[in-house]
Amino acid sequence: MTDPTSPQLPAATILGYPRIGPRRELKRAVESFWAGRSELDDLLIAAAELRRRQRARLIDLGLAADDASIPSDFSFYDQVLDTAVTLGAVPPRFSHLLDDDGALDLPGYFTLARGAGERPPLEMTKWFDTNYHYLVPEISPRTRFRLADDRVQQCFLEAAAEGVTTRPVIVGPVTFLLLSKAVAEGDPGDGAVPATAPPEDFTPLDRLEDVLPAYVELLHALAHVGAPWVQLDEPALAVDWGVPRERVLAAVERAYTVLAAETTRPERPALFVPVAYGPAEDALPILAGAGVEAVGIDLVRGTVPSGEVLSQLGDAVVVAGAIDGRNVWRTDLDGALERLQELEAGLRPGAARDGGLCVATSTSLQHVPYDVGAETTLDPQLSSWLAFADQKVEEVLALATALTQGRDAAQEAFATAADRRRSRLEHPGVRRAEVRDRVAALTEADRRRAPFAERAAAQAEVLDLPPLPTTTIGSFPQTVEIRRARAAYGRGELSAEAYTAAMREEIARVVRLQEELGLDVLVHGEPERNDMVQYFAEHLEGFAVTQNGWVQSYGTRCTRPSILWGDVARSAPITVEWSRYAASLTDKSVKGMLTGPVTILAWSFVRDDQPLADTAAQVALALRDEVADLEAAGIGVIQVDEPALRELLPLRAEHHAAYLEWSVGAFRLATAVAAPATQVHTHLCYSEFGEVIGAIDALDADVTSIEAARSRMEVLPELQAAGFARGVGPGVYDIHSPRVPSEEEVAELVALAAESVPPQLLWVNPDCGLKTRGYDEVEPSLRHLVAATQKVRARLS
Ligand SMILES: CN1c2c(nc(N)[nH]c2=O)NC[C@@H]1CNc1ccc(C(=O)N[C@@H](CCC(=O)N[C@@H](CCC(=O)N[C@@H](CCC(=O)O)C(=O)O)C(=O)O)C(=O)O)cc1
Ligand SMILES: N[C@@H](CCS)C(=O)O
Ligand SMILES: [Zn+2]
Repeated sequence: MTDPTSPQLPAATILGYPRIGPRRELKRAVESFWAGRSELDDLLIAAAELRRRQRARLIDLGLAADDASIPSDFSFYDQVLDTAVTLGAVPPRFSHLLDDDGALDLPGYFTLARGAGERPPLEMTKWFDTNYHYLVPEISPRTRFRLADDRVQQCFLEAAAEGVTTRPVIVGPVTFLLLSKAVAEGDPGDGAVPATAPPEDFTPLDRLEDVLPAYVELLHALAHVGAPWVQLDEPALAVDWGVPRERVLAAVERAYTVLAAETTRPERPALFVPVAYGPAEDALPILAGAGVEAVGIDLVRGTVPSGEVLSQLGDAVVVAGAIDGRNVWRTDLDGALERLQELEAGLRPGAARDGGLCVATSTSLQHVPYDVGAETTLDPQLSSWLAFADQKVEEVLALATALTQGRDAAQEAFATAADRRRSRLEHPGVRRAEVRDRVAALTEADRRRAPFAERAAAQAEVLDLPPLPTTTIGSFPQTVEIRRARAAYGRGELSAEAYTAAMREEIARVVRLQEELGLDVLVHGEPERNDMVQYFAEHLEGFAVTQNGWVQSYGTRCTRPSILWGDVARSAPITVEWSRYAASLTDKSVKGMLTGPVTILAWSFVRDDQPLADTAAQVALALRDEVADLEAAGIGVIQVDEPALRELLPLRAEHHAAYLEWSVGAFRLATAVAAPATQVHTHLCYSEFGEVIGAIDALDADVTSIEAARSRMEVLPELQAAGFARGVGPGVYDIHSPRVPSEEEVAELVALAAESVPPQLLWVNPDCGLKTRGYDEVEPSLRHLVAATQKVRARLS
């Protein structure tokens, strides 16, 4: 039995819910505030309204209003930033934004995310193996932690005033520190990122003892406002870090002993600690032993924990993440119920009925769109296979009903699930013989190009490039006019001819601008692409795209992940005409621009009925045809972007080798059709690449452009150490910030790069595409980039 003094967790809950608004209301409200088109109060009112509607929707769907089953997990930008701000972990360069109590207002909060003037924002990086990005807290040996913000309590009170008892959610202490970056002690208020490195043996986890009192303060404050439960997310426990596992587990034990055992109820809420994004069996008994009231496990990425582990969980409630928070397929409810029953048997009979076992999503639902019902243009059969956030809430409830009252009590939901599953399996587009035969006939030779030296010589002859060639990563600013034209085209208000003409005009403008700037390898600017993955999905068979299926990628930026539901094939060339047109306007080389197979998979919702490796090979073959067609159209430089290569790297090291083999193999399959004289580029960004350096080399691209500006070329010595000896273009212009880098700054970065990369292999380019920037930033930045390169070239010659 569970501890009778604990409040019961409900039989069904979710770990989190999307927050951008079903029609991206939060994005619009925040961006309007940033642009000065609305006041802070307007933004606060819009956000409160969104939270109110979210609670009402979840209650409508069947979650209870009074038992903490509804998470209170709103964020204006990012949940890790929220945690840092709550704990007072604001880097010294932003301390001028703090008020006398050490609190940050909302404009100050946004400044940490976006930077201001010479003060760069917090770094942004991937949230586990998802397409969500969080802001990396900076922790120094001196960071002062305390409860510095009351937004968590305020959100609870806001709901309580409406009669809804929510469950506040915050990142737990061990994950918070593991996700943070070690920095040197900064001089408060000096405006600079600490130039010196942190002490060599310092890691943020060293600060555990210091951060715990701030969490204790938060727990007390939550108890004070009447919160019965709090959710402390500890997803980092599912990941291998550079820290020995014993150290991580010792930190878990210490943290939760302080929070659970030494801080007793009712001075704190009951603690629910989910470990999402993968299994972490070794952490569960430690959490339970420390006295947390509930632990959450990921039953989708993980399996039912062993009997030995379950027997060590004592009185802790087990919250089973049985519904996938990361894909959009209806759940096999019978399969999920079986796993839950196995789990219950391992715990004790009746555990679900007496509150010892609850059903939940495997992760927050922030990674999926709101509602399949909002899609009006999807094929109805495909729609019937899908579950977005709202449908997943219903699935959680159906499983909880079946588990506590028997399957018959949820008979209709189970019958529908089985029926939709059958319809999916039987659809002719799901397995196409011609696609499968082509994959089956592949050999290693299809993935191999001529040796690099031979290719480099052939390319030098045809391309005639100066030393340190300058280029950009592909996209130019997606202006309001471009997006409007596409929206009008989508609504049928602009004809296909007029739309094409508008995009061609934009391409011509971008080509002229690049010529005027003096760039060496030009791009067409990608105006015709709504998104670098969705665009390809719209042109490939086996994919569907949504109208309203927005998912937050970072801050106010969203994507509509495509749905890869069947076997993939290309029925016609996709990019060739745009590239051919751009090339016709200039004597310089124009890079063809494709998104690679791994990135297309990573940023889509992929089918779950076959290994990713098989799906990747199908996408790679479709791209291979596109590479061949670009080459045949006279495009001599082709870039295949793989920014998500690192993202899909499994969280556990034991699965790395298999992943890297198929992912690298897919890229090579897509590109190895190119003749030696065709220069293949790839581009990587948004990640730390240390763990995949070997794979970057194995991609065998002739030129690799890679994000490097913010980290000041950190990746180059790693590449050098790994023996990487092909072209490399480290980013010298941080496109994530509105700042225009000066010519001197860029020259300094180019010179820094030249210390690690031989000049004949070095390219100069921005960190990533320019689509999120405006021309007022891009033009001067590129002008500085070209001028700086010319200076460094002169020095080198
Ligand atoms: C490189 N990145 C990408 C990731 N994932 C992707 N799938 N794509 C990526 O590019 N992951 C890692 C990073 C994440 N970075 C970003 C960067 C930028 C964005 C972004 O800008 N998203 C846009 C939406 C882009 C888009 O789909 N645009 C469409 C629709 C535009 C639109 O909103 N239209 C309006 C009407 C327009 C009008 O009338 O003015 C509407 O529908 O209401 C298009 O261009 O057609 C964003 O707005 O957030 C995302 C990830
Ligand atoms: N070619 C793309 C890559 C982004 S990662 C762009 O320039 O936007
Ligand atoms: Zn990029």
